[in-house]
Amino acid sequence: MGEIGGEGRSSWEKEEEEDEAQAQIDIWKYIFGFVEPAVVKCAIELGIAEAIEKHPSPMTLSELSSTLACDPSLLNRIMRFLVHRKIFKVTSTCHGSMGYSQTPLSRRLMRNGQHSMAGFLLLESSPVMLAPWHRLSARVLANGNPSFAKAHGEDVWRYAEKHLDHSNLINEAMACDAKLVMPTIIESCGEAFDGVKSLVDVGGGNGTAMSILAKACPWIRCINYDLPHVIAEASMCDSVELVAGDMFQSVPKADAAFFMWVLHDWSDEECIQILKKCREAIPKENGRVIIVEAVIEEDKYDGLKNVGLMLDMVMMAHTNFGKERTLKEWEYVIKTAGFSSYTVKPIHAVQSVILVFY
Ligand SMILES: C[S@@+](CC[C@H](N)C(=O)[O-])C[C@H]1O[C@@H](n2cnc3c(N)ncnc32)[C@H](O)[C@@H]1O
Repeated sequence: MGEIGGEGRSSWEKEEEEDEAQAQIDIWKYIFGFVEPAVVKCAIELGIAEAIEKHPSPMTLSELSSTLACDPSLLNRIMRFLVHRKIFKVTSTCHGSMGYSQTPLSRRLMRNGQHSMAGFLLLESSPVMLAPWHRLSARVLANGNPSFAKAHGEDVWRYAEKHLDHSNLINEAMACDAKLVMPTIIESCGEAFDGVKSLVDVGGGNGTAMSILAKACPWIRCINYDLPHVIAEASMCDSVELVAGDMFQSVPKADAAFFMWVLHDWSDEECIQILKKCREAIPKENGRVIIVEAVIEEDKYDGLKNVGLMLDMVMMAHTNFGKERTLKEWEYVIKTAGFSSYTVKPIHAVQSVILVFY
């Protein structure tokens, strides 16, 4: 029994009361948690951030509603919500009236901005990607009946092969992240590319990561390797070779193999199979594999690391047996695939860089 408080209540009772009061607030976050991404999706589709970016001064409601051809009273409510969430801000215009202006967060909602994450949000909020979430509990109960396949009849990669619009949505989403992460890797983990004359990006999507690397390190021969339907849609870039194939069958030969957001899509056994194919593709002398993935650190879930835990749930919903891994789990797949050693470097991103040596 805790100490009796001033008003005759024990400290334990006070704590209980505070927890109750907090729970009364917190539960609404879960009931209406979907509202934030839904309204942000609406803002992306309307092109609100682009309109405000183009405008020479803070944009009034009437300027914004006439530019977007929107109902001003509905738009006003949308903007009130987004301003309250600090996604846009309200500042005074040169005429003394109030207008909307951009923030670093709203610039991420522009489809083509330097830090755009619009494509990622549009993918995750698409009906195709939302459907498996309704089957998550069934998946956990059935232990292994994948939610995506339950919702769509086949796994996400086979589905993408048959639905090119969805495949492009995936590629554009991944390209958003690649544009942000590649410069960070090149800047803060340059040693990964030391002595590398050729590098193959396995599951490289539309080739965004390799075009950034090729520009920064023109002496590296960059190969973008993915399934045929992805390579057929990949952007042509003189400095990047495009190769179509299946990483479970073979990996093109290069000094280094690069994986970003690929191995987390697969089970340990599948990762080991893929990594063994890589080991056949790289030289014994100085050959390496660069893995750019989240490393789940038990007890450290703040900031960007918290995203790793969310991604682990996303893997459960969207892949067959993919998952985010702890260091111990990474060590298991790396060592079982036959590699001798590895280092892990955290970078300012959700991912860390795991450098694996032959
Ligand atoms: C999550 S995306 C990552 C894309 C890219 N690495 C990035 O980070 O931007 C996974 C990629 O793996 C590719 N993939 C899936 N199965 C594959 C296979 N059997 N062989 C080669 N690539 C595959 C998908 O087409 C997709 O482009």
